[in-house]
Formats: sequence, C-alpha cells, structure tokens
Amino acid sequence: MLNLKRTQKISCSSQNSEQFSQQEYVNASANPSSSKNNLEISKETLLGDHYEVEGFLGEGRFGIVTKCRNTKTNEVVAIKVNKRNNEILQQAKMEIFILAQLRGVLTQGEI
Ligand SMILES: Nc1ncnc2c1ncn2[C@@H]1O[C@H](COP(=O)(O)OP(=O)(O)OP(=O)(O)O)[C@@H](O)[C@H]1O
Repeated sequence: MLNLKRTQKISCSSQNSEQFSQQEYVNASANPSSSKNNLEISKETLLGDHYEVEGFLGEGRFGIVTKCRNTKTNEVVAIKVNKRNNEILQQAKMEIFILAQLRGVLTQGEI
C-alpha cells in the first residue's frame, strides 16, 4: 500500500505538523528496538491509489495520523496509518466498526 519516495529518516514523536512540512521523512515506532513495527511515511508518499501525504497531524499508540490530499477530488482528509501488527490490525478494525456505527447514529439524528 505504501509507496516510499524518500530515504532520510526522522523521529515521529518529536515532530509537529510545521516541522513535518520541513522534513522529508517520518519514522514511527511503538518499540524502537523492533524494526518490523516501524512505519516509514514521507511527504508525497501515496496511500492507497490516490491519497498523497502532505503533512503529519499526530501520533497515537498504534501509528501516526497524516494529512492527505485526494489527488482525484482535491479533498483534504486525515488518514491514520497503523503499524504492521496483527493485534493492532484487530484493534483498528474494531475502531473502524465503532466509528461507522456512531456515524450511522449521528446522521440519523438519534443523538
Ligand atoms: N481527524 C484528525 N484531524 C487532525 N488531527 C488528528 C485527527 N485524528 C487524529 N489526529 C491527531 O493525531 C493524534 C493521534 O490520533 P490517534 O487516533 O492515532 O490516537 P489517539 O486516539 O489520540 O490515541 P490512541 O493511540 O490511544 O488511540 C491525535 O491526538 C490528534 O492530535
């Protein structure tokens, strides 16, 4: 899914979005000693087929949140990129499910 274009790495946890715009690479890791959990996202990285990374919005326990532009519609969105880990994947699926349920409730005006 990730299309990496840069090689210079920086630490994600010490960056804010302004600094990110001046840097070429973000490296996020829950456990710095475990490289298999690392995420390497750079400005201009393509997520999916048409979401281009423009900035860094924040970092959670499971990954990072990037500011992306849909290259087809020009819409700006936040995309959360989780670390590669099965437990994290299951947690993410649960989070997506809950958010989808909440969105359904909210759009029906039930809250
Ligand atoms: N839609 C958004 N727009 C702007 N910034 C966001 C958005 N979603 C998340 N962020 C930023 O990214 C940070 C990390 O978000 P994320 O959802 O990964 O973790 P969290 O919910 O804060 O914590 P946890 O890792 O416990 O789930 C947030 O604290 C926030 O600063």
